Amino acid sequence: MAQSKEERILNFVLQNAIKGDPQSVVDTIDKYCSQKEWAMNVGDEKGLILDKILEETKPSALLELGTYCGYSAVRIARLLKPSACLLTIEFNPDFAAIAKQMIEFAGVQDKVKILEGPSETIIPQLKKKHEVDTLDFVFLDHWKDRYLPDTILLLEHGLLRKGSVILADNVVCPGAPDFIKYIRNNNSFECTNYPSHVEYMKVKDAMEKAVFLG
Ligand SMILES: O=C(NCCCCCn1ccnc1)c1cc(-c2ccc(F)cc2)cc(O)c1O
Ligand SMILES: [Mg+2]
Repeated sequence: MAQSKEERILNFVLQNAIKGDPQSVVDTIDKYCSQKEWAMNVGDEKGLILDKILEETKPSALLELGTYCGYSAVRIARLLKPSACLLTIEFNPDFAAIAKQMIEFAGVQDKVKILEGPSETIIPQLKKKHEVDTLDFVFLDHWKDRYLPDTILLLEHGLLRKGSVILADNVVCPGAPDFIKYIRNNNSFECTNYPSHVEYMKVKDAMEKAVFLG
């Protein structure tokens, strides 16, 4: 069978990054995807915005929607305290298998748990099945038309608390207009926009931070 792009990215990391060094895994994926094959990782430019918001928030309980190859899971986990835990939801089983290997190679598997399946099924299970109380940080990076319904699901299931941070990738390109309209008009959220570019491109993009006020 011909290799997928995601398998080529993983193999490039396995052959060129340093095992157990998450920064080298992040840098190696960025090198491959900027020089050889574009891929939808959050990337180095938006990644620095993500890093800064994580360092300000210091979260212990995190949720990511959209694992893909595990780039942002490794990027996030490399900054977490030892007791912190990132749950990351991936719909595509092939991507989930790649991400599992990427996360293990980076050595952050003790802080990351991949949950395979549709977010609308998994989010309602987080409290009872995955022992979540409330989430300190949520990274939205999955289907852009799921940002709004899944944010509403998080609220409905009592998964957000005063100060919970939601960070959404791609609010300009591909865009998440219904999410942006909702979150900026909801007085229970304090929103901040972070202009940037699509990963590895000159095309304009942005991230949106929404802090839940309770
Ligand atoms: O579609 C994206 N992500 C979702 C992938 C599927 C998620 C599956 N899933 C996981 C859990 N539940 C569902 C995405 C796209 C682009 C992009 C930008 C420009 C362009 F010309 C083409 C594409 C850039 C990103 O940064 C992205 O994140
Ligand atoms: Mg994205």
